[in-house]
Amino acid sequence: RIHEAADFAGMNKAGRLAAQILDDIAEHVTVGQRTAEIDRLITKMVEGAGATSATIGYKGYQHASCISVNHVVCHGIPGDKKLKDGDILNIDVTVIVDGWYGDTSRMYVAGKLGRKAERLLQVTHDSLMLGIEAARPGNTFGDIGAAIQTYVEEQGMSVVRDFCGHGLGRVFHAPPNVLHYGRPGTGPTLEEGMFFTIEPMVNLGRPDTKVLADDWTAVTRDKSLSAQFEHSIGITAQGAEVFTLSPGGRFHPTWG
Ligand SMILES: CCc1ccsc1-c1ccc(O)c(O)c1
Ligand SMILES: [Mn+2]
Ligand SMILES: [Mn+2]
Repeated sequence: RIHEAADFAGMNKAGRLAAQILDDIAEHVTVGQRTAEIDRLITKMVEGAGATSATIGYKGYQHASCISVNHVVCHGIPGDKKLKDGDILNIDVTVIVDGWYGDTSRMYVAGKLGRKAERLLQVTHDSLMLGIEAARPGNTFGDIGAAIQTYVEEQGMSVVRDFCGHGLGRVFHAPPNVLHYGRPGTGPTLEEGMFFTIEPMVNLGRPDTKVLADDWTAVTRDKSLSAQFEHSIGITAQGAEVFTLSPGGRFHPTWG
């Protein structure tokens, strides 16, 4: 789907709200906090803004956020387990504002961030930004995947292959699948007016994942730590516009 100039305003509004919620939730990510409580606060923020959660009711999912702790790769379900010192967690929020979808996630730490975990967060965030730099008209989706994969593997880490980014706009998920690995020059060509997410998941160990019996929670098979960052972007003549940058100017208030 190719969007018009006016559609960028709608995506900016939805993206900014999702990013603001991720800014505002940071102070509640503390040792001893339950992820169900974090999700309850996010639900209140979405409603308080007069927006709608895209994930409540989506494919039977019943929460306003996915919260994925330590070796959970993605789709972690908010629950009553309390956060421990050193836990790293991805909080993923998708909101709908005037019909437009804003989908973003970032990493937080409860208590003190370990050195290996800090390197994982840094590499994962940098890989997203390298993917966004490759997102310009005339490049291909393979250029985005190659930029991410090459950098991550040079750092001795691995890119999850089992989940990908996606087109979005007035719908949550649309083609194309946005792979976080690939070969330069392959795949569809990027065009002005394309809206999609880039949401790389990076593991300290092997790329392999499995889904738990709850049919949602994806974990690393080798139990190594995993991190993810996600932005919703739009392709412009100059390159890419990021709809979900933190309004507070800091992508990761707790860490970077
Ligand atoms: C919980 C929402 C959901 C359900 C099935 S896939 C999915 C999901 C979660 C986070 C995302 O960024 C996304 O694009 C989809
Ligand atoms: Mn998301
Ligand atoms: Mn997404």
